[in-house]
Amino acid sequence: MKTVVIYQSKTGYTKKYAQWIAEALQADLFENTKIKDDEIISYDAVVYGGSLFATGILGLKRIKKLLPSLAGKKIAVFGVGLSPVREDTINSVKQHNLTEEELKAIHFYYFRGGFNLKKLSFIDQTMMKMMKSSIEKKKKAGKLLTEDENEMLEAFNVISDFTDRSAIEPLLSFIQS
Ligand SMILES: Cc1cc2nc3c(=O)[nH]c(=O)nc-3n(C[C@H](O)[C@H](O)[C@H](O)COP(=O)(O)O)c2cc1C
Repeated sequence: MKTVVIYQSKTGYTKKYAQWIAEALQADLFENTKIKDDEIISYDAVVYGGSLFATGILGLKRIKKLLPSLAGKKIAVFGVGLSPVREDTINSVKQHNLTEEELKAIHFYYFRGGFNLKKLSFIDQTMMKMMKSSIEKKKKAGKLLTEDENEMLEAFNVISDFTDRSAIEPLLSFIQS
């Protein structure tokens, strides 16, 4: 089966998963901007991976637009975020990014990436710093922080890497089935 793996990544975590998947499936690998729509449509199976920014999966819109042209093909989408792998996290990412109708055509997976502030663009670094200071203000005001807010404060100054090659197995099984 002719398979393509396409990814969009800001700091390398999603790229790493995409490389592992492409290697395991002996698939072609492209960064999202480096492949044209008609090339994508020519494959039998399409795997798309994008990192999570404010719960949205980077670049996913493009694959969603191509769904009518990909009818009948195997399509897997994976999102990569800093949040730990938990059923409620996966469900909320899924619901935020894909409709029930789209989920009939797309198999969705979530993999844990990591965080590296220094590798982010200036704009993203600024956004993160603003988010951090607003959480700190809330903390100083004596308000209770959510689990996500506490995790964010802890993650901020540390380069973390939770990537796990074994996490891709269910996606591989789906494409190979
Ligand atoms: C501005 C910003 C927003 C983010 N939003 C989320 C999010 O909503 N959920 C999540 O799990 N991770 C979030 N993250 C963390 C990234 O998804 C995580 O660092 C991911 O591993 C990046 O992958 P990449 O290197 O492939 O871009 C966010 C990071 C930044 C900088």
